[in-house]
Amino acid sequence: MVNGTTGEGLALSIQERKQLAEEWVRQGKDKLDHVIIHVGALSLPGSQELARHAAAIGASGIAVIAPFFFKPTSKDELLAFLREVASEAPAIPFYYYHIPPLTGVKIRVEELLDGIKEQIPTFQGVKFSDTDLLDLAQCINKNGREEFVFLYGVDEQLLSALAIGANGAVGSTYNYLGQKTNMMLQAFAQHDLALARKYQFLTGEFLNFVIKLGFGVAQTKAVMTFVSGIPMGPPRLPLVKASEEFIAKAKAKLDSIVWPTN
Ligand SMILES: CC(=O)N[C@@H]([C@@H](O)[C@H](O)[C@H](O)CO)[C@@H](O)CC(=O)C(=O)O
Repeated sequence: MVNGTTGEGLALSIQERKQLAEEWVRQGKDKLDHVIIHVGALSLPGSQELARHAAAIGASGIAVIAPFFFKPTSKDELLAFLREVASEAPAIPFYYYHIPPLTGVKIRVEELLDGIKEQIPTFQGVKFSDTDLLDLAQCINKNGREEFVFLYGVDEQLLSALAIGANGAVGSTYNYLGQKTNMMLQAFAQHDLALARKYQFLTGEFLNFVIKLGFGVAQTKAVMTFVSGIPMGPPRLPLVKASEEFIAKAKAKLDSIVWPTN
């Protein structure tokens, strides 16, 4: 998922977003199963332009957040916006990116799903970045024929979402705890709930620690940098880069975690 929250998509110019999308599609060829481009923007024409571009460069799907300055106030208003974006990329799957902590748009997804396929024939699922597991459960319950996928985005609660029936995950910590999360997914698939919980609790322990220090996209980038060795660069204003103190404490905490050996 390119140009989402961790990638600071909303802080980039349209041209920068296009450049990044092109590069990911190029680099991901024959390596990645999916390259989904987030094309949400505050203006409908901006979002439509990015949707057309994503389709033209061969992205495997597009995702869109709710616009968050002039906000939709009802399911119908939100759906109308999403429909106008999706129709610009009619041959590739469309995902709604639900992230109310950042957009402030709290329209429940289970409501949005009613009749969505008629309005957006390419609708494929939801990237669900909210802690409201009742809403997620209702979505999954409604999706009896398993037409749609629900990709969960609150990493510290992924195991709970899996238990409810989420199909996968998109989140920031997978950039540096991806292997550990895969171990959790494997344990869950093998019905080893005790082991799956251990992984979830340890991810939670790290996040609980850094959240108390102040944790957002800037800090995520700093963690990604010290774990991978790949310099992620500073965030763009108004975000400011993580302090050296944060980096030292986060690194010490991550290094201190003893992961299960199975
Ligand atoms: C609000 C926020 O940033 N949420 C993150 C989570 O991965 C979050 O960082 C994590 O659960 C820690 O709270 C993701 O949902 C964002 C994400 O997947 C993205 O980069 O698009």
